[in-house]
Parts: sequence; C-alpha cells; structure tokens
Amino acid sequence: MRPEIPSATAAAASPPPFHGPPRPEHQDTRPQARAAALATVPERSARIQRDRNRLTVVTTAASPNISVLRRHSHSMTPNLNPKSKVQESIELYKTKNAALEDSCTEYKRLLEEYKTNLADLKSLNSTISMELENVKRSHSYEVDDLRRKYQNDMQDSFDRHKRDLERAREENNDLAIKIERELKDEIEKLLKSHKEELETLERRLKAELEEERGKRQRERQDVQKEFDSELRNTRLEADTKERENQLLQGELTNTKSELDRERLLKNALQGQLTDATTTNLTLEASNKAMKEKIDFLESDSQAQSSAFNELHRRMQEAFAAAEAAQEKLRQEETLRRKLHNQVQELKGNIRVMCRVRPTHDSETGPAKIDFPDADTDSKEVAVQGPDKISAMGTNITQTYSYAFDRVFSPVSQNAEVFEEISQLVQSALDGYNVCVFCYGQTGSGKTFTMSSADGMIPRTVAQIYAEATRLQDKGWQYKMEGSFVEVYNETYNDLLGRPEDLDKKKIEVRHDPAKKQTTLENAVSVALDGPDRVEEILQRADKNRTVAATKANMRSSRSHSVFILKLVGENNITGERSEGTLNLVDLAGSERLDHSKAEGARLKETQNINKSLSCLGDVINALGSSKENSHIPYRNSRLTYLLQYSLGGNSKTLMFVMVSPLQAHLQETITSLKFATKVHNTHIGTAKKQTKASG
Ligand SMILES: Nc1ncnc2c1ncn2[C@@H]1O[C@H](COP(=O)(O)OP(=O)(O)OP(=O)(O)O)[C@@H](O)[C@H]1O
Repeated sequence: MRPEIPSATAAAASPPPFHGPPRPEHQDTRPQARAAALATVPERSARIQRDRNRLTVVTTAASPNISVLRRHSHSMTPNLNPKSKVQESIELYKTKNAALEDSCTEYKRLLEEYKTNLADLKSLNSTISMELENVKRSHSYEVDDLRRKYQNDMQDSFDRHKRDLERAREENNDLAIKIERELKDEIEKLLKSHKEELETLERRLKAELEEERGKRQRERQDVQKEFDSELRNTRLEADTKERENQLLQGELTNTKSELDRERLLKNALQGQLTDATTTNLTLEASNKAMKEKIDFLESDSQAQSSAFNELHRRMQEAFAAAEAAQEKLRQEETLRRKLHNQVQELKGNIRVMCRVRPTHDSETGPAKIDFPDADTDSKEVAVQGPDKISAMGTNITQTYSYAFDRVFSPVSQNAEVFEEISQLVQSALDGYNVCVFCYGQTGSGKTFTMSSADGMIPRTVAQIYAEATRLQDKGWQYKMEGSFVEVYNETYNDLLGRPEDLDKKKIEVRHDPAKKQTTLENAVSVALDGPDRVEEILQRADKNRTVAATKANMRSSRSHSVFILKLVGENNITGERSEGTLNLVDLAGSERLDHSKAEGARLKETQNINKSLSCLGDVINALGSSKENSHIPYRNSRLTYLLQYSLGGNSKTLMFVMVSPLQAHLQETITSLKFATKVHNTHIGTAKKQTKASG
C-alpha cells in the first residue's frame, strides 16, 4: 500500500508516519520551511482582500464626486454669473481632479502591491512544488526501504522454512532407512523360515513322489496286463463284429431286395386296388341298375329273385376283395416304414457328409481338392496340404484324404444333396427325432445349403407336405408346426417373433423326459398348413436376422440358427400315432479366432461359439462312448441342451461338413474335416421310434 501524502496543515501539525529512520538532510529544513510558506498564504490573502476593499472605498468615494461634477455641469443655472460659475466649476474640478489623482496614486500603489504579491505567490508556488517533489522523493525512498525490509523478512522466513524442510527431510530419511532396515531383517527372517519350510516340503514331496511312482509303476503294469487281455478280447470282438458286419451287409442286401420285391408287390397291389376300385364302381353301377330291375321285377319272378341274390353275393365279394386290397396296402405301408427305418439304422444313426462349394468368379487362389471316387461311390475327398520344406531342403506336400458317407463336389446341386436328407425326412414322419446340421467356417456354404430358396428347409417342408397328403389315403393325418430360433451368445432368440422383441423376450426350453419331447416356451410356432407357409417363415426369420445384424456385425455368422419342425401323425384306421421332430441347424462359423486378438463383444461371441461347438463334439463323443449310461453333457451349452432329444440314442443325425474351395482357407478346411472324421468314427446306439397306439 502506498503511504498517504499528508495534507499541508496535517504535515505542519504532526511528523510524517515513516517507519524507517528519517534522512538527516531533510530533518530540519523541510517541515519548517513548508510550515512558514504555508503560514504566509492566508495572511497574504487577507492583505489582498483588505487592499481590494480599500480600493473599492476610494473608487466609491471618487464616483459620487464625478457624478456630482457631471450633474453640476448640466445644472448650472443661467441666473448665476457665468464667471463665477466657471470659477466654481474649475474649483470643483480641481477638487475632484485631486481626489482622482489620489485614487490614481492609490491604484498604482495597489497595483505595485499586487505585483509584489503575485511574485510572492509565484515564488511560494515554486517552493511548494519543490516541497512536493521532496515529499514525493522521500516517499519513494520510504517505499524502497519498506520493500527492502519486506524482501529481507520474506528471505528470512524462506530460509527458515528451507532449514525446517531440510531438517524434516533428514528426519524422514532417517526414518525410511530405519524402516527399510527393519523390513529387510523381517524379509530375511521370513525367507529363511520359508526356505526351511520349502526344504522340509521338498523332502516330504520327494518321499511321496517316490512312493507314488512305485505305486503308479505297479498300477501301470496292472493296466498293461489288463490292456493286453482287453486288446485280445477286443480283437476277438472285432473279428466277431467283422463277421456280424458281413452278415448285416448280407442282410442289408436281402432287405434291399425284399424292399424291391415289396415295392413291386406294392405296385401290383396298387394295380389290383385300382382294378378293384374300377370293378367296385362298375359293380356299384350294376347294383344300382339291378336294384331298379329288382324293384321292377321283385313281385313276380322267383328266377329274378335268385339272379338278384347272385348279383348281391358277387357285389359282397367285390367289396371284400377291395377291403382286403386296402388292408394289404396298409400292411405294405407299415412294412415299408419298418424296412425304410431298418435301412436307415443300418446306415448308422450318425452320418457325415461333406460338401465343397464352387469358387465364385470374384475369388482367386483355389485349393487343390480332389474327389478320387467321384465316378463310383462319391465317398472320398483329398486335400493337398500347404507346401513345406523338408530337413533335406526339398519341397514336400502332403495330401490329406478323408472318407465320409457321401462327398458332394462343387458341381453338386441342392436337389442332389436333398436326396440324402429326404430319407431322414421320411423317418421324421415315421416318428423319429432327426437332426441335420451344417458345420463349417464362415462363407463355406452352410446357409446356401440350408435356407436358400431351393435349400434343405423349403425342400424338406415340400416333401413332408407331399408325403403327408399321400399318406392320407392310408388313414394318416399329420399336424405340422415350425419354429425358428437363434442361439446367440448362449441365449435363445425367436426368429419368428416381432423384430422389436429380439434380444428382449426370454425363451425357455422345456424337456419332457417321458415323451422325449422338447417345447419352446415363449417362441412363436407356426402351423404349416401348406407348403408355401415355409417361404413366409424364412422371410420372417430373415427380417429378424437383418435386425440382429444391425445390433452385432456379422451376427448371422456368429450365431446358430435352428429350424424345428414338429410332426404329429395319427392313423384313424390302425389307431397308430407318431411324434417326430426334425431339426435343421445352421451352425455359427467354426473358424478359430484364437489369433485374431478379438476383444469385447467379439471376444465374447468367439468364446461362446467355441464353447458350444466343442460341447457339440463332446456330446457326440460321449454318445459314441461304449459305456452304458455314461453321462452326456447336453447341459454344457444352450445348443446341445436344445437338441438334447434329437442327438443320440433316440434320434438320427446327419452332419454336413461344408468346405471352402480356397487355398486361403486351407487350414480351416483341414480342421473342419478332422472334426467331421471324428464324428464319422462315432457309433451311436439304435434309434427308437416315438410311436404308440392311441386310445
Ligand atoms: N453350392 C454352392 N453353389 C453356389 N454358390 C454357393 C454354394 N455354396 C455357397 N455358395 C455361395 O457362397 C457364399 C457363401 O455361402 P453362405 O453364405 O451359405 O456361407 P455360410 O457358411 O452360411 O456363411 P456364414 O457362416 O457367414 O453364414 C454365398 O454367396 C453363397 O451364395
């Protein structure tokens, strides 16, 4: 804060409030001179005022004389003697002149005095200015002194704080060193005790290990012995199985020829039935004609009566023949079903087929894939592996060969593929649970095979509808219901529900162990009353998939979709009833994303796909294990849980392994084919039909 400049009077009355020592050269002169100079100011003002008053008095005194003189000169009366009048005026003027001269002199004196006063005032002014300058200078000195003093104080306190800080730091260092030393001691102590403990533990573990090793050695020898004897048994069993297989092959050939015979018989019977129906119609017409004749002739003729009896008998015979033919046809249908499913069972309850899709025009770098037996059995596929350099530095390429129940080359069409499925579709109508799934990496052709316009789903529904219509003649009435669900990130979503409910509606899967049936709670189920309904279903599912795709990029490839067809048939003639389920599954892309450094949502998707596909492998593996009543881990993933009754002993399974024809996908192709081979080598127990007599 700047020190306040004292007023003139205050400066005169009291000493300046400086804290520093006053400067000696200003001590005596400055206040007195300033006081003296300031003291003369009112005095001089009073004098000037006095002089002004006096001048006013003189001027005022002179003014009436002048006015009297003027009046006098005007009022000189004519009756006075002019000379005396002039004389009088002269006298008056003289008097007045003297007075004016006095005034003039007074004015001059006053003027002089004013001038002197002005000079005094000017010098006073300069004295005061100088004084002011001095005051200013002294103040700036004082400000400097104060600033210096404050700086010194600040420096002192800064030094003091620094010293305190140094001291505290030193104390801290001492403390830290002390604590560190204590901790070191403690750690050393702990390490020593741990080392001792570890040594004791190691000694004990070594002893236990030795003991365990001895025990394992003995066990290994036992197991080896057991294994040798089991191997012998298995070899014997394999020989027996081989013989059995040959027998079964013979039986299969017989069954096939029996089936052919039955087919011929069926055709013959159908011909007979047609004949019988025609005869029946003819007979009905003749009967009608006869009845009319009888009515006409009834009353009179005995001969006519016997003719009528004859006709009636023949008609009864024709009816009986027609009924027998119908019955034979029904029996033939039951036999056909039995034979058909026997053939299916002989083919194995889990079948694996491979399909290699064609290369698109836009794709380059095809892999080398051969179909060695394409002209005969179409069961083999050979894939040339990547180029490798041997230890000798030569180029070696390995060819991987795989065999499946059927291999479809890139030229195969969906119609050809469906021929294989159609037999299983027939089984579903006969009351079996059937599961067809497509396995393979993204872009290998799963969706094309399953859901394209001429894919397995539309063809299946068309076949079921045609077959159900055909079976109506044999007394069968079928009810068909379709559902379409998606398994994404281990949750079920309804692909036939409203798009806005996707990911919101919770779908529950309920199992009925007695009936071996699965129901989906909260999922839309559409009654398939005509073959065109499937188109509507596929469109609805596609719409939901599009909505899903906006939520998660590539979601259709990252989820499993399952088309579930429930088929309930009742025969009102034989009283038979069958309940079968057909599941058509488009699995999520099987490619491993281990090296893709997937994160967040994509990592979760990948983990869930890997989990569910490996669970599917585990379930198939467990189903193929020879142990009776071994645990099947259906519950380990949502997919296997949903398909529980369509995989395994009570069902027929067909797996399509889809293969990309590109060299870039070679590694994935080999991995998929290996997985498919493992499934192909699995033998699953005999399927059971879900049939029972109603009522
Ligand atoms: N047999 C085939 N004939 C002609 N084109 C095919 C065949 N198989 C697949 N394609 C075509 O290849 C492409 C990829 O096929 P698709 O979408 O069916 O693969 P995907 O395995 O289902 O892939 P994603 O896992 O991503 O669903 C599509 O354009 C499809 O039309």
